[in-house]
Amino acid sequence: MSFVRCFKASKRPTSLPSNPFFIAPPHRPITITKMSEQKARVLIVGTGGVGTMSAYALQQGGKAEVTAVMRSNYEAVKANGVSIDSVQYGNGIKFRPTNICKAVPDVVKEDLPPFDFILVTTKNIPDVSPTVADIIAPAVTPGKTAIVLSQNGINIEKPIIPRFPTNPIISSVSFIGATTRSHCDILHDDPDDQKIGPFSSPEVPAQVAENAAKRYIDIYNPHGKLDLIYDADVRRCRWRKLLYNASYNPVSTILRMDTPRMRMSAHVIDDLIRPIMKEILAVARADGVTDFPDELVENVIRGDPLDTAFKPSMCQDVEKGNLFEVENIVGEPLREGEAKGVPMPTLRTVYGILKGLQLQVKESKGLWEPKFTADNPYQ
Ligand SMILES: CC(C)(CO)[C@@H](O)C(=O)[O-]
Repeated sequence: MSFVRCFKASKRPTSLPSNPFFIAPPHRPITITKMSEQKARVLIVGTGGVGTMSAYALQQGGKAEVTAVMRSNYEAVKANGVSIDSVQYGNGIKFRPTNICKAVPDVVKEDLPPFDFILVTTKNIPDVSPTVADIIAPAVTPGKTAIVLSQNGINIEKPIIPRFPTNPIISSVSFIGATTRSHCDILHDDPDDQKIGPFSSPEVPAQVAENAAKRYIDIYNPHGKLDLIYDADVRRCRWRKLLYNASYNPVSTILRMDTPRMRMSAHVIDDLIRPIMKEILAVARADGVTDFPDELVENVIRGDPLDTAFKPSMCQDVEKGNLFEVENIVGEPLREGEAKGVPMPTLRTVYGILKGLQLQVKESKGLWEPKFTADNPYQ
C-alpha cells in the first residue's frame, strides 16, 4: 500500500458514468431458502450504504447466496427493492438481495443450513446493548461460520473472539463511500476498496483464518474488478485508517463541518486534526507499527478532495440523531495510548466532548435517564 495514495480516491460528481459491467440483478422470491448448491451462504447484518453495496457485489459475483437482515425497510424492499446510484455499477439500479429477513435468523431453531460468512456492517456501539456479538449470535454456527467485521476502529474483534472462539474472524477495512440518501435509496459515490485479513484468534488455526479471508475475497470479487486486497497485517491496516477516522470523524462531529471546510480553517487543522493524528501515529508506533513515516500525517490531512462537502460517517450519524461510534474510533486508541505511556491530550479532550454528545443522543432515545450513579463524585 502506498502511503502517498489519497485516503479517499475521489468523491465522484453526482452525474455518474454508465457502468461497463453492470448486469441487472435478478428479482427472486423473498424467502430464506434452505439449500444452496456450491454458493457460499452469506448473511449481511447492517444494510445501510456499505451493507447494501456489499450485498449487491456479493450477489452480482454469482458465488454467494445473500441473505440480508432488513428491519425497518423489510416491507419496502420486499415490494420495490432498493434504489442505487453507483459510481461503479451505474445509476437507477433496483436491487433485492436473494433472501431478506426481518431479524437475524436463528440457524438452530429455524433448522437452517449454516452460514459460511456473516458480514457485519452495523455501527459498532459497544456502549449500548445489544452488542454486535449479541446481535449475530443466533446465526453463528461454531467452528463453521466466518465472521467478517467491516467496521471502523481498533479492538473491534476483542468482544467477538471469546464469544465465538472457534470461528474465523475477518477484518475488512473499507474505504467505500456509500450512504443511505433516503429510505431504500443508496448513493454509492466512492469505489469499493477494502483491505481484508484475518484477526488472530487463539483457537482458530492461522491457516484456517487465512483461507477464510481469501475465500471471502474470492466470492466478493470473483472477476477481480474491485479493489479488494488481502492484507495480513490487520492491526497496522487499522491504525493507518484510524489516522483519518480518529481525527476527522470526531472533529467534524463536534463542529458539524465537512472536511474541505475544516481544511479552510488552519485552526481546526493545526489545533485539532494534526495533533490527534500525531497522537495516533505515536500509539501505532508504540504498538509495533514501525514503517509509518512522519509525512503520512500531512498526506492524510490533505487526502480528501476539496470539491465536495464530505462529512465522515460519525458526523452523518449525529446529524441524523443516531448513536455514533465513539469507543472503537476514539476510546480504544486513547486507552491503548495511555496504557503505553503515550501522551494523548487532544484525543482525551475530544473523547470527553464525544461522550457528552453521545449521552445527549442516548437521552433523546430514552436510553439514558439523567441521574447520578452511585460512583459519581460530583453529586
Ligand atoms: C472515511 C470513510 C468514508 C471511508 O470509507 C469512513 O471510514 C467514514 O466516514 O467513517
